[in-house]
Amino acid sequence: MIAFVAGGARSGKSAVAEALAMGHLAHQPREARGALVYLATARVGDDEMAARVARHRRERGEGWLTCEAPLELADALDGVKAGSSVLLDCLTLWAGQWLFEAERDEAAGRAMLEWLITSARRRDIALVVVSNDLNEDLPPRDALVWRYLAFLQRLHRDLAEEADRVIEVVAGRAVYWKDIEGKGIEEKDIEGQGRDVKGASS
Ligand SMILES: Nc1nc2c(ncn2[C@@H]2O[C@H](COP(=O)(O)OP(=O)(O)OP(=O)(O)O)[C@@H](O)[C@H]2O)c(=O)[nH]1
Repeated sequence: MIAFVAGGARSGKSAVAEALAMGHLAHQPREARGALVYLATARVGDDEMAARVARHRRERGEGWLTCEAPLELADALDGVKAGSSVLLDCLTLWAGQWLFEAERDEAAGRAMLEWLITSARRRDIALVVVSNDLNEDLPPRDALVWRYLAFLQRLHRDLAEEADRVIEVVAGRAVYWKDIEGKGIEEKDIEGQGRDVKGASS
């Protein structure tokens, strides 16, 4: 299962994505069940970010393996057991790091995403990808910002095309734009986690 979860900052998209990843794993037969993996792309650069990361770790709770991969997502996925559920959070940061820190190009970035999806499907890994929708009405004047936004939107479209589920989180509500299996988020999957998530089909 490949899912794309988009939404604005603090929209609640992490909680929705966590519920999806956990729910998927819980429904796998015990003998085929891998690990629950949080693949973080953020670099912890300052105290504010460190505090946010600590809060996220607390809220995720036990049961998650955390893997930090600011650039090399393919290598990180290679290290994950077949049958796992992987939450990649988030594509937004990764895209910027890929273009401006690693100085790699758009084609290689799209190839990396395609490889992730193919590899996840081949190894029965559920991949839930989180991203911020940073779209603007008009192209920005700054050429670098424009290059970044165009790349991110291209990745979003590639991902949406391939994904089984495309979800937009608005004010903590999950709105489905695509749901091939027609399952939605099962409320029982998120019970007891203290996170406020409502799944709604559009
Ligand atoms: N390096 C690292 N980053 C983490 C970890 N846990 C979470 N993050 C990062 O935290 C970021 C998400 O946190 P926020 O920025 O607070 O979330 P948000 O997207 O604004 O808000 P929501 O919509 O509520 O998820 C993602 O970029 C993650 O990569 C971790 O354990 N290690």
